[in-house]
Amino acid sequence: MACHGKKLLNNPSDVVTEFIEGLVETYPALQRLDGFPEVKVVLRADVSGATYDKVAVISGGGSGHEPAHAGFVGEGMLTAAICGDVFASPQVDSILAGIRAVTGPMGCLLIVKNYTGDRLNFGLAAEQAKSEGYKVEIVIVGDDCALPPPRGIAGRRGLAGTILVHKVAGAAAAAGLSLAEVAAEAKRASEMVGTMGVALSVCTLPGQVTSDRLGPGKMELGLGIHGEPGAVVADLQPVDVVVSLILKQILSLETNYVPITRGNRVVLMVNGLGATPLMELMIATGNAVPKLQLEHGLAVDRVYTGSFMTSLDMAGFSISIMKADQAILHCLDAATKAPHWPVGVDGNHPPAKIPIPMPPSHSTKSEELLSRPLQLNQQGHIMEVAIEAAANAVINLRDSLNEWDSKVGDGDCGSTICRGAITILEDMKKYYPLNDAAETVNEIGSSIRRVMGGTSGILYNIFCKAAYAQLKASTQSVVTSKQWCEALDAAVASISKYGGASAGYRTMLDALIPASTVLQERLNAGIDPCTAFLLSSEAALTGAESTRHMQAQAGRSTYVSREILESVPDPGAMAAASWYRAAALAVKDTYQAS
Ligand SMILES: Nc1ncnc2c1ncn2[C@@H]1O[C@H](COP(=O)(O)OP(=O)(O)O)[C@@H](O)[C@H]1O
Ligand SMILES: O=C(CO)COP(=O)(O)O
Ligand SMILES: [Mg+2]
Ligand SMILES: [Mn+2]
Repeated sequence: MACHGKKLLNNPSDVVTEFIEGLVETYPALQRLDGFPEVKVVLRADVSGATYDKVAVISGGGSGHEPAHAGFVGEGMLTAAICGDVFASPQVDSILAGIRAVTGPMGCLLIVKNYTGDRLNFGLAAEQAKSEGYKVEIVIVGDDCALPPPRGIAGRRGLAGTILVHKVAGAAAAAGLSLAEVAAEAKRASEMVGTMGVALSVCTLPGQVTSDRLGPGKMELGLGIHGEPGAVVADLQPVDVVVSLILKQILSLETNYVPITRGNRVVLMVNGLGATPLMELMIATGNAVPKLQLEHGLAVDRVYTGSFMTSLDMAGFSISIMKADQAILHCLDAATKAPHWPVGVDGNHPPAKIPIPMPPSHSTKSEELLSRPLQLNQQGHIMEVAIEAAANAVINLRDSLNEWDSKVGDGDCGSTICRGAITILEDMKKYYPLNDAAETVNEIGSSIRRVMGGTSGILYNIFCKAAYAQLKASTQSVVTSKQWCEALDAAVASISKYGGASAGYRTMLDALIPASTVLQERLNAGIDPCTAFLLSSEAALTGAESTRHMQAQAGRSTYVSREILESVPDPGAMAAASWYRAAALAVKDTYQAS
């Protein structure tokens, strides 16, 4: 029977902010970036972008993997870490704030774990930063060795090996190398490391129920760091056997994930996932080193044992093996003040305030647009009821979305989308120019961009911006149903363009593409807009339900077995169908009432 996980925290939605408060109290050399509450960036207190004379090394991603990544901020390692919500990549504005805060003329390197949300959010932030004149390079880390080369576009997951890449990049930057050289060192390191884990329990997200997916006496090999299912569930074995299985998989010549062969020199990292005693980690290490030497014929030059990249309170560990050469060892041995790197910790610089000008939380509108209460015309009223219905639909669906996402993803889809919906309702009352449909859609995108991380956040941000660009092209003040249809079509196309998925990939597109297609067909057939909207929402629901029978080719679900996928629909598709359907019903009711 699943029950709420006991956690020592206040409000689950404040865990990241409060974690950072504790971290910067503990390590005065770290500082939280000033800015809006939604910006959760930890940076070196002694660095200010304008004058920083080295390459800034920035990483980040979803929280819940502490000490990664903020615990690795310090001279000789990361310059800043961008913290998303738990298991949700940070949104573009947070990443941009971090880049602006620490990047000087030498530029910055973004080290990104290979997750769709991280790739897209950091990717878009990098493009924006470049447009502002910053030199930016990105290195994506996908060191997972547990799964066969994945289907579709998601690629191998980024796991604890990322920490070793941080250290190599940080040392290269501290040595004064150029951005191109630091990026090359980091990329080379990322291609030389492989990781695989074993779990005895599934992590519990703050405020959520504890999953009982892994029964007593069971272990899961090849898990991810977001509680998503791994490669195989088996009876628990002695750690000696488990370590042999993991080393064999990482060093497999079939998958050939890491260029390591007998006679090579390697570095070993045994990484606790959050709830495994140090004693058990050391036992795993004590088993791994002789196996690497005697069974695999490798020289083990460095060993790091501890909890570096966790998955909240997951019991288990991951093993990372990195091929070592003199350059790699020199970087790993280089001094650092990053508090959670396992050797040479120091750092008591007096904190220096770094006030960073934050972008306004919403585009500064002229007074009349913000004057409240707004006198709504018919279009404004329709916008208001449609947005309200859509937002409340996904808020009410939050727990189901999280439950579905906990089976096929990382359990946060509902929380991520709900966070956006609540913000949209609040912002709408404060300043949405509802009589101007195009600008309202743009403001919805800005609300999402400000508070929603993860894959959903970035994709809905892109969705709104594409719809806005389409709507803004028209000069009429009242948007016609044909223009709405064209805007939806453009928005759907933008998700496909940036996210790389298409129909049948088991994503939100499997709700939105049918909706867009049917809306266009029905309008072209001369059916009235309300009925066309309703019929297209039925197509969205059907499309979302049909995702149960699809093989995932994008996002986290590509790592999950077919039988698990068939047990639930795609959460993103269900969320899209839900808000779309609610909006269609609200518009119909409003027209009927008028
Ligand atoms: N490449 C993609 N294109 C479109 N939608 C995607 C893509 N990858 C994932 N998704 C959608 O995102 C949903 C998961 O959202 P979210 O939980 O925010 O992602 P994550 O936790 O992986 O960042 C999936 O159910 C799917 O509908
Ligand atoms: O925890 C995460 C990896 O940093 C979050 O990644 P997603 O936003 O893609 O779920
Ligand atoms: Mg997530
Ligand atoms: Mn998720």
